[in-house]
Amino acid sequence: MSAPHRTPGTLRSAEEHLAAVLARVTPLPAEDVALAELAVEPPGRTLGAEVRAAALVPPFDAAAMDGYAVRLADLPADGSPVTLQVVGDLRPGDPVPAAPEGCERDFGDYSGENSPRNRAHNASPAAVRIMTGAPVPGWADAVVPVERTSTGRFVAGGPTTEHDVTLARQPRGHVRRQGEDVRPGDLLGRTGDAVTPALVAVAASAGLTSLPVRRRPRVAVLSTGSELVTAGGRAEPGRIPDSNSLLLAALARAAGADVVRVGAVPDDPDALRTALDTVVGGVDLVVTTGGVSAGASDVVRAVLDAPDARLADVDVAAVGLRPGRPQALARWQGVPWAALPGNPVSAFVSFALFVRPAVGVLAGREPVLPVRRTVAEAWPSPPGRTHVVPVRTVRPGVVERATPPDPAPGPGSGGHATAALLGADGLALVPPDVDKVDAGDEVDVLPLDLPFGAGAPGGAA
Ligand SMILES: Nc1nc2c(c(=O)[nH]1)N[C@H]1C(S)=C(S)[C@@H](COP(=O)(O)OP(=O)(O)OC[C@H]3O[C@@H](n4cnc5c(N)ncnc54)[C@H](O)[C@@H]3O)O[C@H]1N2
Ligand code: MOO
Repeated sequence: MSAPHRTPGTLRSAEEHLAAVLARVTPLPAEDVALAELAVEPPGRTLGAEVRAAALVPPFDAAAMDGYAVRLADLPADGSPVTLQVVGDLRPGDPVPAAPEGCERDFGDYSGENSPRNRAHNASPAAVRIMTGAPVPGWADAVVPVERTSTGRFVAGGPTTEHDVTLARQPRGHVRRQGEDVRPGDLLGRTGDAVTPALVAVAASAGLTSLPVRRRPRVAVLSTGSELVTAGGRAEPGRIPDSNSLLLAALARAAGADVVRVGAVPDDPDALRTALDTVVGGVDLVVTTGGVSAGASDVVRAVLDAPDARLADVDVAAVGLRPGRPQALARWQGVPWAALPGNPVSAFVSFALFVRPAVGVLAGREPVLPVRRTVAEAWPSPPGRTHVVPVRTVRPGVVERATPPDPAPGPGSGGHATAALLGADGLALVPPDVDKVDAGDEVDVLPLDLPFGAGAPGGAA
């Protein structure tokens, strides 16, 4: 990388602006949500409190193999075969066999000619057919897999024909012991941990019906600009489809938020104020695009610059980013408001760098951190601001500048050139003092394909 030693002027660094954004948000409170609901809702929740098991897993001693439950004392220690009478049949879902009264060997509680109750008293060696997951009777201490016995195999759905079985002692007992996996009070998750499919399932096994999870962040997305028409609507000459509100809504959704998309508000300060009044009631964060730079019709600036009792904590910044320089922060009726630039790539970059982490804080998650990647082919980098370059992975650990699926007719690099985003899986962050990135250089890349960072073990409370 070559560095021309230029000073970036009075621009705020991206790190400082991120800190300013994050200073405005705190993790949302926890709520109890049913496991069945968590299993089918979009990912991204974190625990708002620690979670401990309520029950034993497995809840009872269970067969780990289809075979015969036996008492080891009945099998010769030298491994020679023995023939046992088959006195019962246990399937998954059968009740745990109760110990018959006055009998120290519990053969289970089933009926029939060879009822174990009847056989219990003559104490002759016996075996019970048992299927994987069925409760092991208290008298038995091992399961011999069917393929290691004279039976060879069971016929699914077939009758229980065998009256006796010849088998020998095996090196493993094939019994899943009650509580060997999880015991009541065992820690399953800490505050801040991600709600994963495994956590939902283990919690269910361990007797829980819900988890204390942080509320999903609710994000309102508004675009501004009198040139905008609803996507798919008729675009008169000079007007363009509102793509940013779709972009930001989809990005917020992918970041784990519930989204209220307002679409385009014209360049009229009162219309913007009214739109803000309408959305702030039910949301944790407002994100707008456009109207934040220095133009005569820049409506966000007009609203931010005028005194208003609903407005607080206004922070207008020129950030040392290309694209993504004009940014503003405020509160509208107390709700944090991130005002992003209108150029579509600028909006995309601003979301990835500033809004996604804010959604993460609201949700109680750790941020997605940049990773070091090697550059496959050189690209020029205008110095002075951190150059944010859409890149794609060409092989593990190596990236190249993302290009549109069809070759771009123009230079295609500014905040307005969106097609290169189509193939990007990361944003390279090239420092402001670099004017050329060479093949083999290492750059920081913010991953886009991970929608959010994992919950931190023991993370944000
Ligand atoms: N004199 C200056 N002019 C500009 C500056 C500056 O510092 N001084 N900054 C430039 C930079 S950098 C950017 S980025 C843009 C951002 O300006 P705004 O946030 O005010 O954005 P707009 O002017 O409203 O729009 C910019 C561009 O993006 C298109 N756009 C806007 N919203 C949407 C949307 N929802 N969907 C699709 N496209 C959208 C809009 O039509 C414009 O072409 O300002 C530079 N100017
Ligand atoms: O900062 Mo603008 O975001 O260069 O495109």
